[in-house]
Amino acid sequence: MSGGEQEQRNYYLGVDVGTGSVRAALVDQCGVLLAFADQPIMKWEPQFNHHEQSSEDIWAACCIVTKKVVRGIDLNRIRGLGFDATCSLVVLDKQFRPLPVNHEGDPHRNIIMWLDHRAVSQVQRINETKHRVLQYVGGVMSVEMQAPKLLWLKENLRETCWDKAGHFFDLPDFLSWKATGVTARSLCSLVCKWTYSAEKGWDDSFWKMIGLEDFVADNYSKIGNQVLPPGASLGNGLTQEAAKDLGLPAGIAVAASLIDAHAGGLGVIGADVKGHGLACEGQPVTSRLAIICGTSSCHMGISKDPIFVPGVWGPYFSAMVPGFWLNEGGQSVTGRLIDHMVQGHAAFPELQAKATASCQSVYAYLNSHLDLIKKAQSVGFLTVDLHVWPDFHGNRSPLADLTLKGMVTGLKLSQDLDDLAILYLATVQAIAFGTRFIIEAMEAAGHSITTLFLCGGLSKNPLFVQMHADITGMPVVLSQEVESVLVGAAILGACASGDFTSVQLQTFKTASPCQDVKQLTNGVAMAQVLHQIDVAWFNESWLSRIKEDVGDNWRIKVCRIMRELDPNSGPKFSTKLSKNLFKKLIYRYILLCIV
Ligand SMILES: Nc1ncnc2c1ncn2[C@@H]1O[C@H](COP(=O)(O)OP(=O)(O)O)[C@@H](O)[C@H]1O
Ligand SMILES: O=C(CO)[C@H](O)[C@H](O)COP(=O)(O)O
Repeated sequence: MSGGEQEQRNYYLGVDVGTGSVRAALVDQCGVLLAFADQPIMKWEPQFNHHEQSSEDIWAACCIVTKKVVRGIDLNRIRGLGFDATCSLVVLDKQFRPLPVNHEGDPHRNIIMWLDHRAVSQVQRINETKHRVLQYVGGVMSVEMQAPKLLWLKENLRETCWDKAGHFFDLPDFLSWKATGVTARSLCSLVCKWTYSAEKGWDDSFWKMIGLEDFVADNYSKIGNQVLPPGASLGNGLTQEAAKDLGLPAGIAVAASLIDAHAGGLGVIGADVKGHGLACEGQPVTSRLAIICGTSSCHMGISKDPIFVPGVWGPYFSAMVPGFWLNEGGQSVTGRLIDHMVQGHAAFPELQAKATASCQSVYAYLNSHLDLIKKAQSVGFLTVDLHVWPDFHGNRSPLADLTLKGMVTGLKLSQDLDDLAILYLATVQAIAFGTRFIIEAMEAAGHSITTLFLCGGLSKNPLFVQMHADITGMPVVLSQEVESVLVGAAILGACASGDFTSVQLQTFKTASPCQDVKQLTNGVAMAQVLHQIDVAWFNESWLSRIKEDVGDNWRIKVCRIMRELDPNSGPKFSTKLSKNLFKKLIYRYILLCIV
């Protein structure tokens, strides 16, 4: 493109605050990403299940990446700025200064992160109320939402934090306030994490019932009494002070923000799939499921009418795509779990050395190592004797049980690189089975999903993507623009600028052409078998179906599984867990028998 043509371009900025880093992108009016930068952010884990961050550190990182992506361009052509972030809780005092959320009194650490599980007793009491707002979070409130964390602060840090607090923000709202000085909250954050209803507003009786009547008394001024749809323009745009911090001209339009998963959903769910022969091409957008997979995975499905899915968050009205209800399934640790399993293995130093020597990431190295050891087999079958249950940080969906833990069965004494590679594969498969489990719950409640759209850091891992296609039996679409979460954030800025009338899917007409579709490989056989077993399971005649499918050996195989799960000879499992692990193990053994 010539310099002259470039002058005509309008630019939009997207800033995405993930769990581990802040990213920024400069995007043009066609949704093409022109520049990208990222910057790690600090995290503290002062005790088990307490996870904290610093809003000042995060803002500083936002400034670094924004300055980088606008380097060398005509700043006057930047029309709008949008933020998305994790749904962490930011606490500020009445003068907007950071307040400590920890016993140490360190005010620098003023964010309780989304994955923090300190408020277990508080969330149990909230769930015991069976208040009507709980219907809109899948029937059970998650410890990762804001109400239990607020109650924890009141009960544990009354003098040092609660009494001094002037403002509690969801992180995406903190960022838009920091940029504009406007304390209005995004409908997305309040509906999804704070029990606000798009139709009815706050429910006073809920806050009174859980012991946080303070918010009602001051008309919700500390948690938000002005609510705007994502993409709405805030105040007079970027303030002088924020403009100086970010290296931008003052007055640029700034949008009401989105939670990161929702920005990713907006970035991919409308992808143009023409020419790939996908069923969803001729189907409504409600047949698509966006999965945003980074530290965690979030499964975003939309519908015209509200659908209540037990254990799956929502239904939330207009929280992602205006006019549609959203259900959000999730797995609290996915990327983090894979990193944990790989980095904690005895062969990790060897892996690192070999990956470095071959100029590859550890994951690229592991993927090619699996290709080597699988020989003529399909890679999926390397794990017939090794199984991972992935709920190392509880189960977000669809069991909605924070007490669940992870486990591995089938370990041997050897700990070489092959073992590490197979453990890594079993972990990826376990996560994909978790996705399948969530899709089953959504479909049982009324969703009709045919195609998956993946984005986030894990979507850059071909094995992760392929296992999702194989295990769910659905094609997986990857957008041409891999940084789809940032495209979603930039869509917000484009909407706030007034250049586009809404954040509806057509905002950037060419924003997300489909780049690649992972169809099933040998997983066709696998998926079909799994489907049969599933049908059998839900018909409660699973044993006879297994017998039919597997033939004479079925009793030996099933007995082997039963022995593994015998509560007298192994660890004790909760009923739910053993049922699901059992089902999963049966899948694997049946596969072994049939193939
Ligand atoms: N190219 C890649 N191959 C495999 N895994 C990747 C790749 N890039 C990122 N990841 C994984 O994705 C996760 C981080 O995803 P990201 O979207 O950056 O997370 P977050 O938004 O939570 O900060 C990490 O677990 C990381 O190991
Ligand atoms: O709860 C969520 C969205 O509703 C996300 O899991 C949370 O915000 C963390 O996201 P990420 O894994 O991308 O860092």
